[in-house]
Order: sequence, then C-alpha cells, then structure tokens
Amino acid sequence: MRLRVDLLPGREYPDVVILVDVLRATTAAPIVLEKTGLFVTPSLRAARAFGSARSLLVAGERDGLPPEGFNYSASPDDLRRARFERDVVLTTENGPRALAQVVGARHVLLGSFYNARAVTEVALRLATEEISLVCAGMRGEEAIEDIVCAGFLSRRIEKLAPVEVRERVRLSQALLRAYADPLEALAQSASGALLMKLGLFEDLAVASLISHSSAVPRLASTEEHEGHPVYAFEDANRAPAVGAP
Ligand SMILES: O=C(O)[C@H](CS(=O)(=O)O)OP(=O)(O)O
Ligand SMILES: [Mg+2]
Repeated sequence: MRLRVDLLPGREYPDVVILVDVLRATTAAPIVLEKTGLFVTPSLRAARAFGSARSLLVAGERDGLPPEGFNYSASPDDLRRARFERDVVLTTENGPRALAQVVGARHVLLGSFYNARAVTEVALRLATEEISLVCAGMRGEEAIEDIVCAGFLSRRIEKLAPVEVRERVRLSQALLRAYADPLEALAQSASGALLMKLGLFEDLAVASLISHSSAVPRLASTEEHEGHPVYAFEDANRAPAVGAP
C-alpha cells in the first residue's frame, strides 16, 4: 500500500483520498455530520439555491465571515454548540474547490486533527492500493496547517499498517516536528492569522483538538444544482459497510 501527501490537489487519485482543510472546512464537516446530514458546495449561489430548494440550513464563509442570510458561519466553535433542526449545506472558499479536484477517487474522506483517529482507521479499512492525504491549501497556495495535519495523519497511518511512503510524507512529518503542538502551527498560518484578526481564536483552539470526533465524512454522491456541483456526505462510521447486503 502506498501512502502519499500532496501539498495541493493536482493529480489523478486512484483509491482513497483524505482531503485536509483544517481551517476550517474539514474540521467543521465532522462536527456537522455528527448531528445532521451534510452537503458541500464551492458555490455561494448554489448553497443559497440548493438550501432554499431543499429547506436546508446554510453554513459557511467568505473572507472568514458568514455571507448574508446564512444560518451559520464555518466556525467549528459555533457549529459545536449548534443544534440543527435540518440538514446543512456548507460552502467555504478553499475546501470545496479542492474537493472538486479529488472527486474522481474511489473514496473521498474529509479529515483533520479533530477526527484524526477515526479518519485514518476508515482510510485503512477502505484502501486497497493507495491513501493520498491531499492538502486543500489557501487561495491556490500551500497552507501550513494542512501540511502539518497531513504529517500527523500520515504518522498515525504508518504506525497502524505497513505502507510504502513517498517523499512528501517525510516533508509533512518534518514540518509537523517543527511545531511544539498543532495550535502553534495553526496560529502561524495565513488562515489562522485571518481568523485571529476576526477575533476567532477559539476556532483555532477547536481545530487543534485531536480525535474529538468519530464522524468520518465520506462522499456519497454528487449532483448539479444550477450549474454547480453539490456533494452529499455520509458518515463512513455509520453507513453500512461497502459491499454489505
Ligand atoms: O474557513 C475558512 O474561513 C476558510 C477561509 S480562510 O482561509 O479562513 O480565509 O475556508 P476553507 O475552505 O475552510 O479553507
Ligand atoms: Mg483552509
């Protein structure tokens, strides 16, 4: 089994992808999915239209803040406290765009520090040839927090199973070692700086918590809404096993 890290999305993915967008999409996703159904889209327009067509709650951000008319922001701290009466459609700037680049993989999972143990175990259960940890990045550039998290997840996977490791796995693990803890890495990242400027330090604190959720968002289906993709997720830890009767 091969283990790879991509600092940004950008190739064909044959088997299992763990998409990593620590600040904040793939931290928010398991938090929502623990409580209700989850859809993700890169498009603000599609989020609004799909949300109103299906009577969903709309969550997300642009420039770190919830767009007008949204029920929730992308804040993991707020979402942890929320009680959802309906399913949620989430749109953020980087994670959903990165998602659009990995949907060809056999299995697409969303991972972060927050669901680290669960997502690595599910990835190992599903994979037959390769696990790719794909960092979402920020506005097309590499993001420290995603690479450090990829280092963390790859180290866990290496402890759990024999894997053939590609060079960038070592690179991500070296970056992981450069920080005393995940929170320090998050605080030094561009996304972290933006969120702290907005007074959202608690989001960094929540995003650096390790294995607080056993929810593993797995891409279940994709549909078009007004010309934009909308991705439906299920919890791989609750859905029936692949191939089960
Ligand atoms: O959740 C977010 O706020 C980020 C945008 S930023 O990096 O904080 O500006 O979106 P994401 O898609 O989760 O990277
Ligand atoms: Mg991000």
